[in-house]
Amino acid sequence: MTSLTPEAAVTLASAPGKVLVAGGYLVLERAYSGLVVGTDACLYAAVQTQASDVLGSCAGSGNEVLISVVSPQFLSARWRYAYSTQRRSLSQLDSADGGTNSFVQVVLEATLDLAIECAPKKMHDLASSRLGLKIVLSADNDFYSQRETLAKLGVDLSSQALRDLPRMCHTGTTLRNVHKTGLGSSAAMVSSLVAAILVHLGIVGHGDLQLGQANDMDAVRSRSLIHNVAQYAHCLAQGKVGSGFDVSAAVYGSHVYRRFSPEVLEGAMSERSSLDDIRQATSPDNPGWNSEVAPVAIPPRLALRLADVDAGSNTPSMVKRVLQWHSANPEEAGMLWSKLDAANCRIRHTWDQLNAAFSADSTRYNAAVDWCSARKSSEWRNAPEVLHGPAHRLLVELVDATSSVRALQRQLGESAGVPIEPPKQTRLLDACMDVTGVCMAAVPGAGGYDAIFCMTLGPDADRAVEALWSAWKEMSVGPLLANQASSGVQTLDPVSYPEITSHL
Ligand SMILES: Nc1ncnc2c1ncn2[C@@H]1O[C@H](COP(=O)(O)OP(=O)(O)O)[C@@H](O)[C@H]1O
Ligand SMILES: C[C@@](O)(CCOP(=O)(O)OP(=O)(O)O)CC(=O)O
Repeated sequence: MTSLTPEAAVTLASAPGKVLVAGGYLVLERAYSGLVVGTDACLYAAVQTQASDVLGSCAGSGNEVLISVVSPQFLSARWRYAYSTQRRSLSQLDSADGGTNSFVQVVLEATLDLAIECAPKKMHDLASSRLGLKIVLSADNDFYSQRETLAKLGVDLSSQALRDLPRMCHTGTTLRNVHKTGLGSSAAMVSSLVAAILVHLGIVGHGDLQLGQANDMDAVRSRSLIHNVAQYAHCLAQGKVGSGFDVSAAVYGSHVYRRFSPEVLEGAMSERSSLDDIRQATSPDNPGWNSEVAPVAIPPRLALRLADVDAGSNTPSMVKRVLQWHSANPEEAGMLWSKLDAANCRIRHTWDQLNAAFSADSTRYNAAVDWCSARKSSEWRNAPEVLHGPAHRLLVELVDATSSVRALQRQLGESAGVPIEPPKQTRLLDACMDVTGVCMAAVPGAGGYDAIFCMTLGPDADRAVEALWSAWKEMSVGPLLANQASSGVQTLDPVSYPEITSHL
């Protein structure tokens, strides 16, 4: 047996959460795009090669690779698998609660099938040396509501209280019962796990996922392989091909997303699909992957602020009802889709133009932001003439565009009988827009009672928005700590993450 030192190399990868700022429902169709912002709240996957007898009682036969996965923030979250290098198949050995984790399982199947094709020697060497993989999954606290944790500590929900919590703290519950905040835990988990395994097994170069490698040809190919495998695994675990914007955000970070044609995965997702079908479908050379990722950046001095609302909505059933209404009323829906798309594009173009205005004249840009940040958006039109210029005009335009998107989302909700921006959320969002220095407030993604986002013009506005949320009586509105972040999946130095590696 090959002996391993405790320092045996650890591969750590992270993938961000997402906020679909504009484009909910429309992004399901390739004709329309969605504006998706990645967060600095991430899901992490750490992988280490360990001796099979350390991974569990069953020492593994000479043609099996054992894999033990834990998610230490949850009760009973441990699953063990064996990958047979002979049969090229994965089976679950046991789990802490007798259940399964379909997202983890399909990622292991997809990545190890790829490994046995691309790195057969590595896989056979692991099996014959009785070595396996230990995997730890972990999430930043923002992915899960911390209400109950803070209540148990007798502390009010505030951003300071959230900052005082340990990083990646225990949720005190099971994966099934945890309250999610809507950042897209499964997409980020799947993407970080695909990346960590492919890097660990040498199929993707470690350096390809480090910051600053985005334009290197190998790095582009590696990211596209991770994207394709993650989309495939996520769709298989969900049992459907969705728009894929959440996986795309987890892999590429913030961007304007246009979906892939679902046919690219058809051959790989049927019961009869062979390993070869899956390998071809997920290959970076498969021209069927026609999703588009166009760069977008939140303009300087604008910050995304997120809150989760303790009410909750069932996104899949909302999507189903909206799509039913769409097919029953094609003409009306088509018109509404065009109007919504135009309003969504206005937001994206205003961001682009604000970035350009900053590059062209940062002094005037800063003067406009300074002035607006000290006033409510309803007063921005009355700015003194010296401030008139592109940045000031664009900030006013952003407020108008947001208002148009919201009006159309309400219209869609009323027409389809789905609470996309229900009256309770309208009252909250109107109050947010009435806070000094707030330039956007809306429901992200599919909408409903789950969450809201705001865009603010500085720390005073951040504090004022949070004060509004904590005083809000109609619903419980809790801040999240996440900021916007542009990077997608990346490899990290495990030394900086002892709260993850201590579970290896
Ligand atoms: N930290 C984690 N550890 C292990 N599995 C996770 C983790 N986060 C998400 N998952 C997987 O993703 C599933 C949740 O997916 P889903 O209900 O679609 O939520 P979301 O909308 O956040 O993606 C979990 O049941 C589990 O299989
Ligand atoms: C309706 C949608 O276009 C967007 C839903 O976005 P959310 O961000 O609301 O998604 P969940 O994380 O599943 O709650 C459906 C889709 O594009 O998949």
